[in-house]
Amino acid sequence: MASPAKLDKDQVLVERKSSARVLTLNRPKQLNALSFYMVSKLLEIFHDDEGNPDVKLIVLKGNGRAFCAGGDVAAVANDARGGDWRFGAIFFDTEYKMNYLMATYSKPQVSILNGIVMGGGAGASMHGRFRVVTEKTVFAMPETALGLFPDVGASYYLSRLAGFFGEYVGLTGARLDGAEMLACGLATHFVPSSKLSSLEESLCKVETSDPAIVSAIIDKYSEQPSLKKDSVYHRMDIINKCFSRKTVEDILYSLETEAMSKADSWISATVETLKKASPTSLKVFLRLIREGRLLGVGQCLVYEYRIVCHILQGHHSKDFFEVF
Ligand SMILES: CC(C)(COP(=O)(O)OP(=O)(O)OC[C@H]1O[C@@H](n2cnc3c(N)ncnc32)[C@H](O)[C@@H]1OP(=O)(O)O)[C@@H](O)C(=O)NCCC(=O)NCCSC(=O)/C=C/c1ccc(O)cc1
Repeated sequence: MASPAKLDKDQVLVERKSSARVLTLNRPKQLNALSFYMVSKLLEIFHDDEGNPDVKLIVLKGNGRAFCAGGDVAAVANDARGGDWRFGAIFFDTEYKMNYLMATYSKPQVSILNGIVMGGGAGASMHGRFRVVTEKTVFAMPETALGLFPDVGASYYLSRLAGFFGEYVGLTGARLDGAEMLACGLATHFVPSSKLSSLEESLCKVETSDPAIVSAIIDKYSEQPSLKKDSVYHRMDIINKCFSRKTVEDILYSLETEAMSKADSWISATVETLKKASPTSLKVFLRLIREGRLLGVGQCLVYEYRIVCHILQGHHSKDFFEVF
């Protein structure tokens, strides 16, 4: 039988293919949910490869039907029930450092998002230079339903989306597909999943860190997907109208006013989702994304870290402890 250390080691598969570092998140049964070992290992590898002139780019992907379904919520439940809040704080400290390193990295990171990308999985990919989606990609930041808030730098990268789409995505936890991610800028390329192995082969032949050259390679496999007829992207006017309001109460009031003037199941479902979420989480994230617009990624992560430590200690709300 494999020793526990060996099992941990297998959670991130590390390969060198010519000048490319290829990293595979490898907990497929848990949808590659991030353990403390995984965030520590990713931080260590990214750190080491930054100074390694033989590594020109990093490819990050997931084994199985997910890229990554977020932080390991099973482990969180153990910590939350009677554990020491500092274990959670150490997890987030390491994870946010990894997010920061990815956001400021000197070499291109190509994330292959061929499946579920949620919470911490978004943090491990959105800060990198290239985010490749497919027809199988499902993206969401589901934290407001869990008594947390969209973190891992979401107050930075969601606040950079056009209009108030970031507010919509972060507050409601709405799921986006690959075409929607490309349309709003969360993804840089759409590549059909059938072409991913050829794409990876080409990326592994790259001898440079020049993003223009890497981009041109991915372009060769890319397609322009069509948005579905019922895509939320066609609702940008109402999203901007309602989610630009100053407070969570105003956003809800504005959606409810819209619902009164037209029968639209999307509006009522959105209202219901917001009402089921943690009110504290909604307010925290709205404030964060509004302030995040004017901050750098490092400052956003520092704010998020301070807030998550309060949540772990149950200072302002116990919603997180009710869910886990
Ligand atoms: C919509 C999903 C992604 C897929 O649904 P599905 O296709 O019906 O698949 P399953 O739900 O059956 O999931 C397959 C298996 O993967 C497991 N899994 C699926 N996500 C996970 C997962 N994040 N973790 C740990 N097992 C999982 C899930 O429990 C299940 O295990 P098992 O019942 O043993 O087969 C669904 O799994 C889902 O909602 N997952 C949770 C997504 C989520 O909330 N992510 C966490 C965001 S919050 C966050 O990152 C914070 C972390 C945190 C960290 C440290 C702290 O101290 C405090 C907080």
